[in-house]
Amino acid sequence: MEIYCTRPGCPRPRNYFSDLDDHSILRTVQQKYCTACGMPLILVGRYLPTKLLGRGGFGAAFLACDRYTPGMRQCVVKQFQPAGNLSETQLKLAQDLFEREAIVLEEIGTQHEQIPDLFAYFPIIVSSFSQPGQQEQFFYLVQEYIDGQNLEEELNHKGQFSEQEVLDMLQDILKILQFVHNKGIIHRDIKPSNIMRHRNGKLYLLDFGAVKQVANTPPGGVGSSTGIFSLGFAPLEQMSGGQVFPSTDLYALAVTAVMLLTGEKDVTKLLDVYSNQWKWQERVSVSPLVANTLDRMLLPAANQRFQSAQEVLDALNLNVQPVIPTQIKSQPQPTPTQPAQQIPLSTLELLMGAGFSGFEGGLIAIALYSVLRSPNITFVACAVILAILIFGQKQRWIEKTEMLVLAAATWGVIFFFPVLRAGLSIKQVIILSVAAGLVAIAVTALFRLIYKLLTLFFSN
Ligand SMILES: Nc1ncnc2c1ncn2[C@@H]1O[C@H](COP(=O)(O)OP(=O)(O)OP(=O)(O)O)[C@@H](O)[C@H]1O
Repeated sequence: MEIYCTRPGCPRPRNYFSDLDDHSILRTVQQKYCTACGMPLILVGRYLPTKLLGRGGFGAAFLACDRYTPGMRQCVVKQFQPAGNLSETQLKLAQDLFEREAIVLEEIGTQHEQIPDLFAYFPIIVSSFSQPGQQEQFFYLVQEYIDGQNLEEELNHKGQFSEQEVLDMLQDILKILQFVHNKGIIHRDIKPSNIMRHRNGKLYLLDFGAVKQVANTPPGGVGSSTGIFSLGFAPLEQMSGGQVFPSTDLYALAVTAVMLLTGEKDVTKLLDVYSNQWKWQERVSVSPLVANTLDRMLLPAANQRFQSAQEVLDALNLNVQPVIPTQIKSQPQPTPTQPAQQIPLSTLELLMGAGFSGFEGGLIAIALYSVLRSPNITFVACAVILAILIFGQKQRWIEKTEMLVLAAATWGVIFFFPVLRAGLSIKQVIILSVAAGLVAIAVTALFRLIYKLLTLFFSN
């Protein structure tokens, strides 16, 4: 098993321990230490980081497993890693914001099923690597892992979203915001990379590290900005360090929507700084209702925008039952009224799938022909099996591991039963099946290219 060292600047963070592949040892081992820097790897004796997910504003996020759960539950371990050049005050503010994410997730994560749960928040003190004899303190936050793709990644993979896809996204996120704002919390960092689509299709709102909790104020109250924002997504009142409102989040959500609709990765290009007006409608055309609603969410003056998420839902006719704040979180499941949206296959996954289907199809065709001896029946049977395999890939029932297992199993059967080789030698079977795989890759690549060119042509 590979464990990732969380010490910032560790020269060799990837550690491999073959004994930990055995789950009984994994559950009972006392501790493991990084072979390069001596950092304890099993955090508070429980969480084992396995992979670096990314580095954000204040730290790094790791995929980890919790060895004290029966199924070794996956979770996300975030470590506070402020930049080295911060002043005392800035460092204190950064640490407060990191802690705030833990406080907010503890408060609302269990109450809303589209906000990750907080599992743990703890500091650890270890010997310093760079200054022998000294000690260092690190802060960690462990939260629910949302297995999927964020909307920025999805945009990169599949290109711009349709109007209906954006409306579905708005309906989900507005409902979450309505709940969050009713708790007196302003998220302040709504953007595509902070909205995650679980593999089951459900959207989650992430990264509550920049939230402003408005203590002792009524729902929909205001808070002051602390200068944490993402350029392009933050309205004027937030950038100037003034008060933030629910409509501050609605502005950022509208920028998110126009980014997805237009496919423009740098949203600042859609804002005409001279007139302070968004020019997104020159890039894409949508229904007047959606266009007018987004434009009102994007108004520069906070008091001219919609004042609550519910107002936007009403304007878009996306009326929903009010969210019951004490709603107990259930396991993520697709809602019955709204079919789960699968994460589309990336080009690489598509080509890999095509290679597998071609290779597997070649082997199956040879085996079936050996038994059926009829080209027509073989063709039909092979087409049915291939259709099932392709459907399985589209549904993500068949992924990398399943492809390898299936291909190896089919190959094994043909290898051990010469009667299934239709009189061909092993070498000929290999050449034919690999050739079928390559042809499938080439044809798929060609169609993908034509599809991309057509989408580009019609979107302009
Ligand atoms: N609960 C989660 N489940 C799955 N992936 C997550 C989760 N939280 C964060 N990530 C992923 O981990 C990576 C780093 O996240 P992090 O919140 O630390 O920074 P960021 O959102 O990329 O940047 P910033 O803090 O500047 O907005 C991102 O790719 C994010 O999508």
